Amino acid sequence: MLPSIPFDQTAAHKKLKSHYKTISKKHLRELFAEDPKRFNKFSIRLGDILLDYSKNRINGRTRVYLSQLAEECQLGDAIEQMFTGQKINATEDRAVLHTALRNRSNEPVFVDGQDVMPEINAVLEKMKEFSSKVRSGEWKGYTGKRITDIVNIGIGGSDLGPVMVTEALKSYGKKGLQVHFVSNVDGTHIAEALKSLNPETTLFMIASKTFTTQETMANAHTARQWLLDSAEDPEHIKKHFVALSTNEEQVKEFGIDPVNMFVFWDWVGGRYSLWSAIGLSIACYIGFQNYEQLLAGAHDMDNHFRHTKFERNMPVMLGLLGIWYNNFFGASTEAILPYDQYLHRFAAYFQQGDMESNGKSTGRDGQPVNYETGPIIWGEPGTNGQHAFYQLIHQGTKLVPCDFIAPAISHNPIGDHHKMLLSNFFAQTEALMNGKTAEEARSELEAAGKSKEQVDFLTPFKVFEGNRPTNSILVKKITPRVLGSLIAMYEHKIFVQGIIWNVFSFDQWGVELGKQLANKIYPELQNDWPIEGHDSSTDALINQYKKWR
Ligand SMILES: O=P(O)(O)OC[C@H]1O[C@@H](O)[C@@H](O)[C@@H](O)[C@@H]1O
Repeated sequence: MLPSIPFDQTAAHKKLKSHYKTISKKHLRELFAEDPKRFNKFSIRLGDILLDYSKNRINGRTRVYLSQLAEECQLGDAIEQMFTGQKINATEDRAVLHTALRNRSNEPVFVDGQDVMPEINAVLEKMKEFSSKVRSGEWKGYTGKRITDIVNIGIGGSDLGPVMVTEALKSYGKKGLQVHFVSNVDGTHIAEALKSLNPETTLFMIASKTFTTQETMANAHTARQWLLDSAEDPEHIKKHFVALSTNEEQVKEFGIDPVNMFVFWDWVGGRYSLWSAIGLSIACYIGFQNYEQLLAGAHDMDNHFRHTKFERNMPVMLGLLGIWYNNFFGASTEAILPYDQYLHRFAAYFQQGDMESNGKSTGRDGQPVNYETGPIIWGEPGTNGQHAFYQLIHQGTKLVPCDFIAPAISHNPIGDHHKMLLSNFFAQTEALMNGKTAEEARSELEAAGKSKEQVDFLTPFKVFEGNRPTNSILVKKITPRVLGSLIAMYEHKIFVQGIIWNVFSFDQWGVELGKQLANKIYPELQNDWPIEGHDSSTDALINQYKKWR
């Protein structure tokens, strides 16, 4: 059981609060001028990943207090509890073991006295065999043709991970094999996906931990009907449907042969499940060896997280910096800005990862927390974001701490594109830090030949305060291994913050309410009679819908 320590009552919190008064008056320019070794002090290298967090509004003392905060909140013990299979997801009475799924050391990990590694390895073996059959063409559709298209049907954690990773690793994708993702219950999603597909060569992966999620089941039934419209004989379903789930009973009931079921376990959280059977579409698309590299990269980060002291620990430092801005500077959002088009779903992925994990307001003691918890996560790839929302980051009234991510080597080295991309990556964090003073703005305008009146008028608009904090995450190349490490780094950052904010990061009760309410209204939409009984707004909206449809 995790301890419950209200973070705002710790001694470190008190120290940080008064330390904030000094630091918040300092400009990053001053901090850099004061300490020429700043980069060395505030950067961490792990294999092909370099985290530079020197452009943050901190000094050595800040880091000491932040580390004390982590100590006081017993982060070290909590990390051990997670890795060793304790039931830290207390509200669901479950262990949290996505780390075991990628435990390449194969050392035993026990849940309720039983080592989970043999069953993890058995499923991985099954995924290896299956993915190689699909990729080689040995797995055939009902007319004897090889599979050309995989459609993963799932939502939330059973969708976002595979989408993000297959996009991120597109250059490793197999030619002649496409992956598609259908998540929304909006019929448009599946209709558009099926438009270009041939039932003879399409394989559906029904990805659902519970196998009861309304959206996924609706899409799965539509897909089954679509197949049967051509294949006719339900016997053919087994060549075109596999299930990725924890719920064998429901899988059978749907009509999928248990032989075609890839299992996982209740100790795998939905948003942490791409390392489990939910990753089957990834394994088929990039090949099992590359999928194993993804797991290995995550395992590298797991080891780093578990065994490195806080001040040299990437996820710990990222988590603590997030807390510094969230709880002391009052920043309510964080942007993730990858300078890599392949990572275009990375921020969306961690929107779920972070917000579903730490978007909580009840402490682990059951009491409401009286401080801010999880931030709003958002972001888009650079340089596109620069021409969209960076204006606010540079000159708006809100503080938006940003993570900039970029690879040194591009998978598509065309002309000078990558140098241009990276010059933007470097320039942005520099500009956000330094800003532009009124004097600098004035002399620029004068140099451009503006009149004195124009210079006086324009100068205030051309001033950038700077002092905007950023992390730079420079990696050698986005390989499966590096990507695995990056994902695990953010997962653990979320863990660190959840521990310190004293919330349970691995349940998601907030998602349940919407499901319950939709299930109540759904039967009311089955006829054209006007309804009453909700509030006047909901009644009127439903009745207008019934008139128009
Ligand atoms: O994988 P299944 O069970 O279909 O759940 C899919 C998703 O459902 C949502 O309500 C959330 O709780 C997510 O965490 C989860 O990933």
